[in-house]
Amino acid sequence: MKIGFIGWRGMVGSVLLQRLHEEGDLERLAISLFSTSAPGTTVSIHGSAYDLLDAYDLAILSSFDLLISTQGSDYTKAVYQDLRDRGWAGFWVDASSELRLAPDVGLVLDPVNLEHLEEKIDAGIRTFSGTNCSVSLMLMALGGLYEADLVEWISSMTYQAASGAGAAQMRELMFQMKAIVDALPEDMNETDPSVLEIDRRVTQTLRSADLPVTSIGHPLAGSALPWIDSEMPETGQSKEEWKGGVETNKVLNRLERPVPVDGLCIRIGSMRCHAQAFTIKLKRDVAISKVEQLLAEHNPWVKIVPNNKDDTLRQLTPSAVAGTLSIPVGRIRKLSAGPEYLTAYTVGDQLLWGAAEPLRRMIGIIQARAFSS
Ligand SMILES: NC(=O)C1=CN([C@@H]2O[C@H](COP(=O)(O)OP(=O)(O)OC[C@H]3O[C@@H](n4cnc5c(N)ncnc54)[C@H](OP(=O)(O)O)[C@@H]3O)[C@@H](O)[C@H]2O)C=CC1
Ligand SMILES: N[C@@H](CC(=O)OP(=O)(O)O)C(=O)O
Repeated sequence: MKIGFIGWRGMVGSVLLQRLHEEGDLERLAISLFSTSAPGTTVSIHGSAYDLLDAYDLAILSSFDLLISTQGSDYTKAVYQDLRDRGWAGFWVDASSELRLAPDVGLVLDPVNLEHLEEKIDAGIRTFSGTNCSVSLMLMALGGLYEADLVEWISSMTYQAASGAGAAQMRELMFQMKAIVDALPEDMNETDPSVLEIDRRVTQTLRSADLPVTSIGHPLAGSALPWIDSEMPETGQSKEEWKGGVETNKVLNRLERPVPVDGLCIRIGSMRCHAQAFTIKLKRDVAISKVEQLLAEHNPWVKIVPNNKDDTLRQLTPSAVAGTLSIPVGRIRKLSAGPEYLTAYTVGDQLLWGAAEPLRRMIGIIQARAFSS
C-alpha cells in the first residue's frame, strides 16, 4: 500500500507524525510526504530523509493507494474532487470538516464504530474524515452508554482548548498571559499591591487596545469565550454546537433516528485539552456502579475517576491529561432532577484522540481490510 501524507508540518499533522513514529508506522509503512510550500526540498524527520513531493501534482497524488491529509479544508477543496474526477479510486483520509457530512464519507473513530467503518470499506467507500474533536472525545468517554443504548438525550457543555482554534491562537494566548503579567509590578510580593489593585491592572490590560488579539479576536487569557466557529442560521447554535448533534449521530450511524445532543461550546485558556460537562437523560434508571462498568469496559483508554475531590482534582484536568491518550471520566453521579438524570465530566487531548489518533488507526484498518491478501 503506497501512502502519501499531506499536512505533516501543521499542528495536527505533526502530532500524527509523532504518533506514527512512536508506533513504528512511519518506518514500517514507508510513507511519502507532500508539501504545498516547498516541494522538491529534502527534510530529515525522526532520523530519516524525505524528498517532499508536490501536494498539487494530481498525477503524483493519484499514484498513491492512500492519501492522508491534515492540510485543512482549503487544500481538500483544491484537490480532492479533481483527483476523483480524473478517476482516482484510492483512499482519502482527511482531518478537515470539508467532506464530513457527504453521504458517501465515513467518519473515523474506530473504538466506537469499527464495524461500521469496515462495512463502509467493504461497500467500496474510499473517503473517510476525522470527526470534530469535541465529538470524538465525548464518544470515547461515553461510548459505553451509547453502545448499551441507554442515552435518551445529552446536553454537553464544553470547555475547549486554544489548540482547537489553531497554532496561532495557542501562541497568542501565551502573549495575552504575558501582557497580563507584564502589567503587574516587577517587585510584587505576597501583600503588595493589594489584590484589588492586581485585579484592576489585569482587567485594564484585558480591555486595552494593546492586548494581542489578532488571531483569537478577543481576550481569552483570564476570560472565556462562549462562541466557537460561525453562526448557524435560525437555531441560535454556533457551528461547533451544531456539529455535536450531527457528527455524533453520523459516527454512531444513527442519522435516521438521532440521539439529541446539544449544549454550549466555550473556548477557555487551556492549551490542548478539551473538557466537557454532560447532563445525560438515560432511557431508564441505571445504578451508578453499572454506568461506571459500562463506561470502563467500552475501550482501553477510558478511565473512571472516583467522584471525590482529591481524585477529581488530580486526574480530571488538562494539566494531568495533556499529551496522553487517556480519557478520564469522572463527576459521575445522579442529578437531583431524578434517577434517570446523570452527570459526568471528561477531559481529553484534542490533538490526540480529538484529531490525529483516529486517523493514524484508520491507516491500519484500511491496510487490514483492503490490502491484506
Ligand atoms: N478533527 C479534529 O478534531 C481537528 C481537525 N483539525 C483540522 O485539521 C486541519 C489542519 O489543522 P492544523 O494542523 O491546525 O493546521 P496548521 O495551520 O497547523 O497547518 C496546515 C499547513 O500549514 C502550512 N504551514 C504554513 N506555515 C507553517 C508553519 N509555520 N508551521 C507549520 N505549518 C505551516 C503547512 O503546509 P506545508 O508544509 O505544505 O507548507 C501545514 O501542513 C484543519 O482542517 C483543521 O480544521 C484541527 C483540529 C482538530
Ligand atoms: N472546532 C474545534 C476544532 C475542530 O475539531 O474543528 P473541526 O470540526 O473543524 O475539525 C475547536 O475549535 O476546538
